[in-house]
Amino acid sequence: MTSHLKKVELHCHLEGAAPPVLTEAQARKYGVDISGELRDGAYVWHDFASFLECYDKVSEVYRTEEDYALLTETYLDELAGIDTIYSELIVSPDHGKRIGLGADAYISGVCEGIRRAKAKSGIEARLIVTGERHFGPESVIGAAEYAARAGNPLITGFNLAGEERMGRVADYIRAFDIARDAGLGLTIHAGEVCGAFSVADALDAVRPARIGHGVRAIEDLDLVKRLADLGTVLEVCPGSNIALRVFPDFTSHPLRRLKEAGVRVTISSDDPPFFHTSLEREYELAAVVFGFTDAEINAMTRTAIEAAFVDEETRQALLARL
Ligand SMILES: Nc1ncnc2[nH]cnc12
Ligand SMILES: [Zn+2]
Repeated sequence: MTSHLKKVELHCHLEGAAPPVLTEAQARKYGVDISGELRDGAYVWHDFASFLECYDKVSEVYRTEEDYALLTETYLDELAGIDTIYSELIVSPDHGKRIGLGADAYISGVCEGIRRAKAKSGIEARLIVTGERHFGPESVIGAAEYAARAGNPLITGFNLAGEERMGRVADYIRAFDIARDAGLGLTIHAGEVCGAFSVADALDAVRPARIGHGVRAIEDLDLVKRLADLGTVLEVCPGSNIALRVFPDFTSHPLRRLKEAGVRVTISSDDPPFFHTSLEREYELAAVVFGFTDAEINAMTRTAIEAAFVDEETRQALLARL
């Protein structure tokens, strides 16, 4: 059991954490038929591309500032309920724009949700603005510019998510330069549906502090050594990787091999209900399936706090709570 352990999550997409029961209520509220995407209480997709389509369709029933406040509060309450002390949420102001809510109102709703959840449980949360690869470099630059000029103390990082097989990381360098110059923490999805080359590309082009997933680096042991030497933190999401068949089963998942090779690894849930998982289950998997001890799991949680995109005062306070 890991219920007694403090937890931290660095990699979770806000719309990807939408509980099916809440999405059903939202769809009814707006009179939207999402029976193609949500059936018998479960999201419906069959591969990475259809997962992204399902994700975007589900996101369409979250439309107002209050919808986003409720979604954020609901997920952070769930995390706080399993003794999570810190959460970074991946958010997409571009999505707020696309649905007509506007980026500012979208972010304002999310921040209200953070405020409500923190008032109840004390959970700390920060936001990572993400561009979506499949909307092209210009849209990702727009997301970086939004994050850079937001002047919002809760927005502390920039990410690139979406269809990893579209383009090369080099196409998105400008966006990461804008984010870096604004002092935002940099992380990027790589080494998930693309192989080790995508992790090497990310290191070469972006020099990120962290990588979302990165697990297919295991295909190139020189790259694994490079990650270990650089101290780049991998936001590993085992349940997501198995659900998307990045690896056939947990036995073949490289989390332990990466950790034992000296790579700094952390545990997250990515899009929990889409992948029939939760942060609670990811911590349980670490203990029961990967066989990590409490000390090893706490070390991964400590790594997550050390790599968190937060101010030093907050970091020290979180370390003291661990
Ligand atoms: N696992 C994932 N990979 C890339 N983009 C995503 N958007 C939401 N989840 C994602
Ligand atoms: Zn992700």
